[in-house]
Amino acid sequence: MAIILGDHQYGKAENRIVRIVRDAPRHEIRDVNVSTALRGDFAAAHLVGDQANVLPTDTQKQTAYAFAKRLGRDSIEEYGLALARHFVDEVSPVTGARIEIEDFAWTRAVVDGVEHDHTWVRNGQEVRTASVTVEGRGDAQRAWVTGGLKDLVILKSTGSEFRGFYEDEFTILEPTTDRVMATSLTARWRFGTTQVAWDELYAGVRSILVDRFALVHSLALQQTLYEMGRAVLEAHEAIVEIRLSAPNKHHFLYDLGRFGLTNHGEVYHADDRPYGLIQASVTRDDAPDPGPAWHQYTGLV
Ligand SMILES: O=c1[nH]c(=O)c2[nH]c(=O)[nH]c2[nH]1
Repeated sequence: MAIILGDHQYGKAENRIVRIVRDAPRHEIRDVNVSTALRGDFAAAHLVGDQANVLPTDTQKQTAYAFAKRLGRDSIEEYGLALARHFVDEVSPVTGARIEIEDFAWTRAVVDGVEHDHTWVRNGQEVRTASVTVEGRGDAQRAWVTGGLKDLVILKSTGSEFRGFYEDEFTILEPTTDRVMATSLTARWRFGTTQVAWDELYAGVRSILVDRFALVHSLALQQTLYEMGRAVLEAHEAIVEIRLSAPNKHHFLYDLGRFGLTNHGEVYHADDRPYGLIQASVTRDDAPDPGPAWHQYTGLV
């Protein structure tokens, strides 16, 4: 029997970078969380403690900050592509680089009815995410990009049913034709190309997800997820696959009968756990092989 080193990668996780664009009195802000991971010829570091090929994680962090100048004009996907390509093109032991990014949105503060030039309020809303993986050099270089969002908390107070389900001796759930449906959605989509209007597309996908959640009369969260995925793929050629993960944030009708009160779907207990966790991926049947697109580093995106 031999013991061998398996897959390995290393980098600097969660660089919290804030980029202010201050070329004019009206500033802009980008607030991101960037993780870098390098893959390549690093076995000696693990096997014999030889650091000759190891670009320090501190250097990866410094590079992420230096490249952050680009965030003045670039989307997070473009920034990630530039950073990943730098590591693969310029650092000889590196054969692949993975960049994972979270993008926190800020809204301009309104003071005396006017948007303020350099004060913002952090959106409590969802976080935009992206990942970039680059492998190989020159003509053989390939790139895989995913976009996404997480923590999109969304609720509808009607237009959702759950009935006709499989029952056995442990089933006590009552069927319902009118319930609250709520989730905190995570969605990640894989691009088939890097020629994309990244920011526009993000806004378009987000609005389709919200639109489908609101407008599809839901027979189950499973159906809603599929309809979301289908609509995104139908609307955006550049996306070849979308993965959706949705905790079912249960809202249980509270028993007010004990107090002689009626409860016509008016008062609920919002339970936080356990929760149903519904996950689905929707793809084009001719989607290219995902390669390392989903091989995560931090699990952040
Ligand atoms: O939309 C739902 N899907 C389920 O699979 C499920 N299971 C359950 O108990 N409630 C729900 N709701």
